Amino acid sequence: MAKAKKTSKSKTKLRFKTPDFTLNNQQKLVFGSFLIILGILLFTAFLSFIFTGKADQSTLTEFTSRQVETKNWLSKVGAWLSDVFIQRGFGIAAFMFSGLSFLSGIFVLMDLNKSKLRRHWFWGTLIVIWISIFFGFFTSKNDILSGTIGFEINTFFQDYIGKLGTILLLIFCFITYLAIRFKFTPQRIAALFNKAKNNIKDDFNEDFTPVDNSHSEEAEQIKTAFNVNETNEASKVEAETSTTISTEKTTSFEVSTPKLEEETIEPTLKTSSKEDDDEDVKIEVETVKEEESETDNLANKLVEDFGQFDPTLELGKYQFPPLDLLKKYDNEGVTINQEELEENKNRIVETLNNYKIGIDSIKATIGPTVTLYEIVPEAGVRISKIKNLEDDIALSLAALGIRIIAPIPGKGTIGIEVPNKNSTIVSMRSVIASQKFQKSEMQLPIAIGKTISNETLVVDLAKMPHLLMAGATGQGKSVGLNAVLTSLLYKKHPAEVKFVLVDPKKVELTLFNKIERHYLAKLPDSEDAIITDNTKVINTLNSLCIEMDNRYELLKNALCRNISEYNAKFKARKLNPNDGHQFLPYIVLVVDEFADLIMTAGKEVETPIARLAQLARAIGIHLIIATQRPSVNVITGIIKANFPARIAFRVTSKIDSRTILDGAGADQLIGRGDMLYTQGNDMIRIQCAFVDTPEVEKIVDFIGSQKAYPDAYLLPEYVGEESGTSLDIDISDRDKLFREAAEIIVTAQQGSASLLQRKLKLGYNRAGRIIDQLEAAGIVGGFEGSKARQVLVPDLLALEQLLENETK
Ligand SMILES: Nc1ncnc2c1ncn2[C@@H]1O[C@H](COP(=O)(O)OP(=O)(O)OP(=O)(O)O)[C@@H](O)[C@H]1O
Repeated sequence: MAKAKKTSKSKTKLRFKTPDFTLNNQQKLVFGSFLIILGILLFTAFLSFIFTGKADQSTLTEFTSRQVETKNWLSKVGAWLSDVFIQRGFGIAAFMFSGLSFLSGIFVLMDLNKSKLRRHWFWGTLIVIWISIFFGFFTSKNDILSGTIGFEINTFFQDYIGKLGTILLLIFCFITYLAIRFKFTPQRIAALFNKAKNNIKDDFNEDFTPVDNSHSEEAEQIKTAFNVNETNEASKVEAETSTTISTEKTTSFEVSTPKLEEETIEPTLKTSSKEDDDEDVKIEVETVKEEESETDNLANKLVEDFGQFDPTLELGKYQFPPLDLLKKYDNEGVTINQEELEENKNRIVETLNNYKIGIDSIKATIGPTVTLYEIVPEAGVRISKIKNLEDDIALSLAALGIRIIAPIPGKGTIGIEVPNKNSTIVSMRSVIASQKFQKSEMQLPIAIGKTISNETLVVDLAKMPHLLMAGATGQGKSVGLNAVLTSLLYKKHPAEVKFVLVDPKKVELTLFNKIERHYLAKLPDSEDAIITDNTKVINTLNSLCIEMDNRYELLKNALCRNISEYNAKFKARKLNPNDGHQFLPYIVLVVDEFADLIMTAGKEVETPIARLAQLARAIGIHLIIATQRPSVNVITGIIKANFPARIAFRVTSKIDSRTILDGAGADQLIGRGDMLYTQGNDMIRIQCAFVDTPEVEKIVDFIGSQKAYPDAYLLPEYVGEESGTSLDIDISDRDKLFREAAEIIVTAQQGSASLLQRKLKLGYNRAGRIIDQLEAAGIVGGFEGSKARQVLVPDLLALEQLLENETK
């Protein structure tokens, strides 16, 4: 597996690197002129070899010695190169390499189309081989015409297919070359032949014979008709062949085909001259391609001059928290208790035997909190029978939290998970220090804990794309949330990720206040970044929805499908910040006690959450929702459908387990961070990494003490319905009870809608409307979240005056 992964990785690297091989202008000048000079040197050496090769032959064995004299115009190196390329290589055809090197230099210098250069090299090399074999055919010994390679290949062919076979093979190769390279077809050859014939005929007629016009016209007509048919067919056949040759050819051919067909009405001569134009059309197409890449070139130039855009530059000296801030525990690491293992094994075998279930083999895997006993039952034993014995096995092992997995997916065995008598702690330090986490190239890596086989599980929040956490109180939810946040703090720069933290309990996430200006996002007008007030949550969620819509607009304009594509493009300076483009950090919304939120705000919270859950994955907003009560009215269908990744800590009932995981199991966990994790299909039992409050405090202190951004990341402003200042409300449009309501409010000096509801026996909507009108009239102040509005008029007298002034 690991191997396979490695190779695929290296493959992608290779594929990734090729297009990235861009030279800056200085490098182009150096490399291009090097190739040109190399071409000239090779040509000189080869040319000289023709005259001096024989004389230098004897010196080649000792040419490294300085005293030896060589006749080659480029001295020893020239003699040696020529010997390698011509004598021992491809013979006279090796001249082609000097030409190719020269041509490559020109291509690099002039920044011409690379694919065209590749084509030249491909065909050039084939021609070199063909020529050397061709000359090899006519020489009886290894000489400079064919070189060793040509001579040897030729002898090889002649040994197997004889002289005739070899020459026929060479002719066949030549025809294939013409057909592929120059799109030769029998029809085209015939057309060319006809053209040549006509030319000769015309010349002859002009020079020697007085022409009978009627005859020649007739002949011309017949010829035209004949050739029209021919060209018609020719173009069709050509179209067919070229599609099977290569895609590049097809593109260029597709452009030229309709022209050929249009021109078929013209006589042959014109048609064939059009065919010659065919090459021009091809060149035009490629020029267009180069023009397309102009924008890329512009971006490349920017990258050359300024380097890739670095979002972390503003906090360039930011240091990630060191590992030492995390605590080391004494009881870390798995200890094997042989006695306990033996005991449990015997009890399992015994219990199963009591129910007449035979066992073939049993294997134990020791995890941090539970040990998995994998059983292979004897043939013919029903799986359901073992599954039904869950309680009996638990009883005989005198242990809580036994979970039976029958069968273990992908293995032909049945698993019985038995909690260890002495569980070990999985420290945050051990998972953060793990190679898996340190080397992970995920977008939002989370080291959540260790599996039953003691492997660190690192998951990508960006792939999940949202996470639902549930579990009864005191089972490790808050620790789990802290583990998630800590993982991200250890791996992501403040420029790359922002958190929106909702904490109705007010105590769990307050610590993170210290990193507000590094990592947190908030509404522009709010003081605290961590949201503890349920009414403010509604505004934040709606603001996130606006942020989502804005980001989608940016992605649409940038022609990107997701945030990573967008950010990559932005880093490569292909997006202009003047058009509103900017580097987009991931936003992780963490909501603790989601049930409480739903209870107090209901639909108003559920709707934006559902929208975000459905749409926000592509633009980098990810939700983590934690709840104590996983009942169906909290985790509704729509939320469940959009949260395929779920973590279940211990819950109290099977029903709760079903609500979270769509299956039993969470009720059989042992608590203290023991959890089940699913990302859609398999369920994995994991011991959550433990991070204590003092550790989190040290981390946030470390980060908080560093240079920060001037402010938290500001989310777009959201003007809620309630806070909508409808200051332009017309006096005549006021509610009939407006005056009465104003008096009540001023008397009570409390600007709340519920007061009006009670006193005037109004519905909420009408009371809310009146409050808006009172605000517009300047009697009460603006919306202040959960607090009542400020009353701006001190007493009834002042109110009287104010209303009178209005009507004047
Ligand atoms: N991964 C863990 N490893 C070891 N002990 C843990 C782990 N997670 C939680 N615990 C223990 O369980 C206690 C309660 O955990 P935590 O505060 O996270 O529970 P909770 O589910 O958030 O409870 P509540 O919903 O009431 O806030 C912790 O103080 C700790 O002692």
